[in-house]
Amino acid sequence: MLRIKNLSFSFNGKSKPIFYQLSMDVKAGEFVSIIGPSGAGKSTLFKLINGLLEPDEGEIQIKGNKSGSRLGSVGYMPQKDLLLPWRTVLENVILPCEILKEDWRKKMPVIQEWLSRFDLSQYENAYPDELSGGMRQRIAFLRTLMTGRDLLLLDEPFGALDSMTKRNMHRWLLGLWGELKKTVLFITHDLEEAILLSDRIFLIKDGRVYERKVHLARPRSTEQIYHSELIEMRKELEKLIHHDN
Ligand SMILES: Nc1ncnc2c1ncn2[C@@H]1O[C@H](COP(=O)(O)OP(=O)(O)OP(=O)(O)O)[C@@H](O)[C@H]1O
Repeated sequence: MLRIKNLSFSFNGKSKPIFYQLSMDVKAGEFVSIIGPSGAGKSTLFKLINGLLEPDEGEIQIKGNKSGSRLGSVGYMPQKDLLLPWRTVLENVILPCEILKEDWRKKMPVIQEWLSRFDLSQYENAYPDELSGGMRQRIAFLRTLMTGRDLLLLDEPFGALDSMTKRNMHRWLLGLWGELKKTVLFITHDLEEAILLSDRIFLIKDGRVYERKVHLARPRSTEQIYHSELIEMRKELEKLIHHDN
């Protein structure tokens, strides 16, 4: 789904490189979390993948496509939900269809079904300001899904939520994950969340990438946060992040 080969990038092409010859592969259907210290370059990596930034050197391929613009080829959910406050929930959700000039009315049965799976049916005509943080994140996520793209880049989607709402979102996302059949790259600072949701974890630190596979069984449940494998892995990742390697 995604291949990054020898990627080098610095802002303005002259400051200290954020990435130097970084390589990574993501398979179709994988859930991969990106972790790392603040300022390590996680959001910058997303902007390189989605085509908002271009690498100084190296290659980024989405579905084997080496050439041409990557803009619009992935579903991107930035750190802030960026819902349009003057549009209702439904009007926000159909925004990608409008941009892609698709007839969203024809898709309405599918959209209704997704609204229901995202527990948003009752709020179709509400405005974002009337909703809770968890609901707003689900709308932003559904809007990203409505792009119809196979690769979704989610930049800290649950970062601003309190721990209880976050746990509910994990439960909901784990339940939905089997049906989505999408490839997800997920930035987070929460190591427990990264391990619970992911197949693999990439730690970005000092321009390098360290990869760890998560061996928790699927389907997953939020109860697995108490499993010894998760606790051990969390300790290992904490060491990797905080100590010189
Ligand atoms: N537009 C820009 N121009 C110059 N430098 C930038 C720009 N955007 C980000 N940076 C710098 O690039 C580095 C990486 O930033 P980035 O936002 O990718 O980090 P991050 O790992 O996502 O951080 P956080 O976890 O705090 O969100 C930082 O040092 C940041 O100051």
